[in-house]
Amino acid sequence: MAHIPVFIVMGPSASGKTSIGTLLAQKLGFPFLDGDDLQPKSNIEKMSSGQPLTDDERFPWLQVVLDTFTQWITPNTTTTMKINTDSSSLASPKGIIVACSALKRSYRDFLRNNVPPNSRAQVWFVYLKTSRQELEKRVRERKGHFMKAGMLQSQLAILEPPIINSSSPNDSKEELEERVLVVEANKSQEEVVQEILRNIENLLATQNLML
Ligand SMILES: Nc1ncnc2c1ncn2[C@@H]1O[C@H](COP(=O)(O)OP(=O)(O)O)[C@@H](O)[C@H]1O
Ligand SMILES: O=C(O)[C@H](O)[C@@H](O)[C@H](O)[C@H](O)COP(=O)(O)O
Repeated sequence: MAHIPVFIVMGPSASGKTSIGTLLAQKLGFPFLDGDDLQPKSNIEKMSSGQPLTDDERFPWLQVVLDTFTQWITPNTTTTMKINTDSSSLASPKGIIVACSALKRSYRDFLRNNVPPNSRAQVWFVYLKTSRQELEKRVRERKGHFMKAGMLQSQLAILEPPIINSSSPNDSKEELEERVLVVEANKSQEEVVQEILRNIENLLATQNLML
């Protein structure tokens, strides 16, 4: 049976997860789930006060993100979560776009490896590779967001960029991550989206995905 792709657009604060994820969802006609909309109030308050979250605060949130996109795909289940998406686009989606920072490998493994066996969802990550200088510029210019510029430092400190190619013969194979697209994101939003769409077309040629 063909898989239904869940493309998780990932990266640190201001890498463009929400903007690029929204555009990508529009182009593909997929529903869009913004992970930040599922953060508990306590997490938002903590980040708003300038403190990074701990793993203990992130994993329950990641579980809710996972449960939500799984419910969107698995027939005969309904989500009770209030999500800012057009409910009509949730009828038998051919794919889902999710925005979720997924900064550490362990967070990505959690999302990748805990999809229930009866679900057709197949998780892919789209890493928005953005320079520190560009991220700093964007957070400085972004107004009215709970995530203030000072939080970027902590996000970059814990970021474990996905490794998809072995650059040294000593790299252990276990370190390589499956199902990751890496996109240079220091470009205009339209260029970034076009690059992702080209990558997805290439995937279709090689993977058993239903689009
Ligand atoms: N490719 C881009 N080029 C320039 N500005 C961008 C780009 N992508 C996003 N932005 C801007 O950067 C800011 C952060 O984008 P956002 O989508 O909110 O990122 P994230 O969801 O990762 O925090 C926003 O003001 C957005 O308009
Ligand atoms: O794991 C985390 O620390 C959070 O997910 C964190 O990444 C946050 O939710 C967003 O980064 C803030 O919002 P933006 O990504 O939209 O800046």
